[in-house]
Amino acid sequence: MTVGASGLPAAPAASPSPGAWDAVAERRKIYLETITAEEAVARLTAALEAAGWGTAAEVIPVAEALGRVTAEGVTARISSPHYPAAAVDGIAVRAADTYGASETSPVRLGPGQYVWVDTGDPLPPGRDACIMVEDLNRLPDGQVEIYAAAAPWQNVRPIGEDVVATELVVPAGTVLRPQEIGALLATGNVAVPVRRRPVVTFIPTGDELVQPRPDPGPGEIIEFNSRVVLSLVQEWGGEPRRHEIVRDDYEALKAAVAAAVETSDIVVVNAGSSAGSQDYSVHVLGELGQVLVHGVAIRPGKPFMAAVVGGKPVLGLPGYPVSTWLTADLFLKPLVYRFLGLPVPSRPRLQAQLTRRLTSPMGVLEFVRVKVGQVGDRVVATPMGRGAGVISSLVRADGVFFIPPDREGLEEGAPVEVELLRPREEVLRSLVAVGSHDIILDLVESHLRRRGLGLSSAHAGSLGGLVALRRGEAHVAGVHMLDEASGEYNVAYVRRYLGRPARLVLLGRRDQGFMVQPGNPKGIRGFGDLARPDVRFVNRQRGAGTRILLDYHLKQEGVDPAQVDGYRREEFTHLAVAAAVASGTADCGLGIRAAARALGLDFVPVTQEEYELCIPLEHWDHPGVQAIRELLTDPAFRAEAEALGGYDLRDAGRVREV
Ligand SMILES: Nc1nc2c(c(=O)[nH]1)N[C@H]1C(S)=C(S)[C@@H](COP(=O)(O)OP(=O)(O)OC[C@H]3O[C@@H](n4cnc5c(N)ncnc54)[C@H](O)[C@@H]3O)O[C@H]1N2
Ligand code: MOO
Repeated sequence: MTVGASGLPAAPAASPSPGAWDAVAERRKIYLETITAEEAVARLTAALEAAGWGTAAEVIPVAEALGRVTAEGVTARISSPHYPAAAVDGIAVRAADTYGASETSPVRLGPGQYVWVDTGDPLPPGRDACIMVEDLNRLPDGQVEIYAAAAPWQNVRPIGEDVVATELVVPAGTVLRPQEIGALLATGNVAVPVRRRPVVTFIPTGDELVQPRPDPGPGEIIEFNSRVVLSLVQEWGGEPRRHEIVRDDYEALKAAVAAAVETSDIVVVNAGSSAGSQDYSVHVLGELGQVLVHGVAIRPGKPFMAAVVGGKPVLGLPGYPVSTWLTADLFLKPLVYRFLGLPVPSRPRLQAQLTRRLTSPMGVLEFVRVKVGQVGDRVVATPMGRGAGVISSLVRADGVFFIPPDREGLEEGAPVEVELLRPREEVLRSLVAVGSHDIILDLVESHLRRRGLGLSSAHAGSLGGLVALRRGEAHVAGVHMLDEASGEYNVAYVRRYLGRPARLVLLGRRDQGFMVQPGNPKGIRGFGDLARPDVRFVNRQRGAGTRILLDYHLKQEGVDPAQVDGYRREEFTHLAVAAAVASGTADCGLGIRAAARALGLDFVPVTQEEYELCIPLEHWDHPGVQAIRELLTDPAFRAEAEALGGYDLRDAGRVREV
């Protein structure tokens, strides 16, 4: 074992010797003490308070101050207006000269008695009222005739009508909006003291990371966490800076952190936080400063760390993208707001009922992403997958909530308070679709969005969709289930599983078949081929229409599912099956032509099936349902859908009563 400059064991090379792994194990002892999230924030806050961190101010032009936070109360330097001003276009007069004027006995004023004024002009000396031009009659001899007496100070803006000099215009700690900018400028303030924006430097680390590009090679990971976190920093009001990618090298990371601390108020190191042989972050932070937190009882995000280096906070965010996003939200956001002297704003919330039971380990704050929608008079939250690597889950989620550490999970139907990631109105208005996945539904979603309507869709297979409808958890379900007895699609299943009147709207007919590698190297022609020992299959989940189709044909051809290698490997969407074949981990899967085409696979057609939306009658009038029906008869939409490949929309929009 060599000893590095730091006095710590030198970092092991890419393939560490057993001795080097011992060193890793030794160093890992300080890893993951797992305190609560609150305790982590409290430790950091206390240390930063002791270090006198934060509260810096600067003076900037008011014209550039939108969104900034006042560091002090700002008073009026001058009154607004700062002279008595005409409030109208017309004439300025002495009110006393107009007394007695009426419709029946107008008063005439000579040129010496009145002065023409425009709105905003100073009130001429000796005058105390203004009369609007449309309320007087100009006579050819230069006199004016008026029909109503003017009250003193009528149509005059007195000094300080708006603000009097020395009055408070904007209190300290105010986020400057357009109206505050106006009030500051109106009262003679051209510059304003504001809280300095905290400079947040993000350091991405990892040998596998590459700059964003469309064609990363195997083993190359596109570096995007920096852009996620720095965009958040910008939204919160901080000043984002991105450090270039730092390789997995102890000294390089140490130099990067040391330099960033000099020029920043907050430093974020990303990845390298857990127990891998190249995870140096904690040792670097320990050498440069004091590590306060390494390990928090949250999921995901457990390896979070926090340190104080040179009196400044340095956070280590775990590398998986959802962990990065979550730990930034939980721990970086409060720091940015604290620096700005503002409370952390809370997200809009919505009470909802959980549609599924969730388990969670005791003692851990568990982060759950959900789809939310209003079905009838119930607001329902359907949990999504909990993977830490899937940034797209945060794109699709409508909201999030936490399972508290003292709960081992939540029962189906439990009330949860969802923090929304989209506007509440949008969430409540959207059409909730649960069921079989089809690429046309993705197309429908884009079109609905352009019309200001949302589609919240979860993939649960055709049967899952009908069950969700029955339980009042969705408005519509995409279904394509072949009834063995009648040879007809969907009707028998809807009757059997829904148990109430509904309509079936045809989205389209689509080709189902085998998705195979280009050139069909395994020569797959029929269901019998799936039983061959050299063919690796990838299946759909139970309840999926495609799975029903497979089982139907296997039975017809007398193939035992146990003979099919990969029968138990389940994916949830056509595209996921196609991706498995495209990546070479399977030779073949059953699915729609459009998915094969999307990933450049060959396709062996098996059948054409009817993909329909099942809509219980009580949801028929939902604006989303009506918008979809219109879309389906729109020739432009039909053409767009057919261009996906394998779709026939001739009868799209057909309605069947069930
Ligand atoms: N033996 C153990 N292994 C792991 C544990 C553990 O407790 N014991 N914890 C797991 C958990 S939980 C997490 S979270 C991760 C955290 O790991 P690191 O913070 O060390 O991050 P990496 O392993 O370097 O990266 C994880 C993943 O994220 C990708 N990544 C990293 N940086 C970026 C970036 N800037 N942009 C996009 N993607 C990024 C990286 O390539 C990896 O795929 O450790 C588990 N392992
Ligand atoms: O804790 Mo890790 O952050 O689950 O993915």
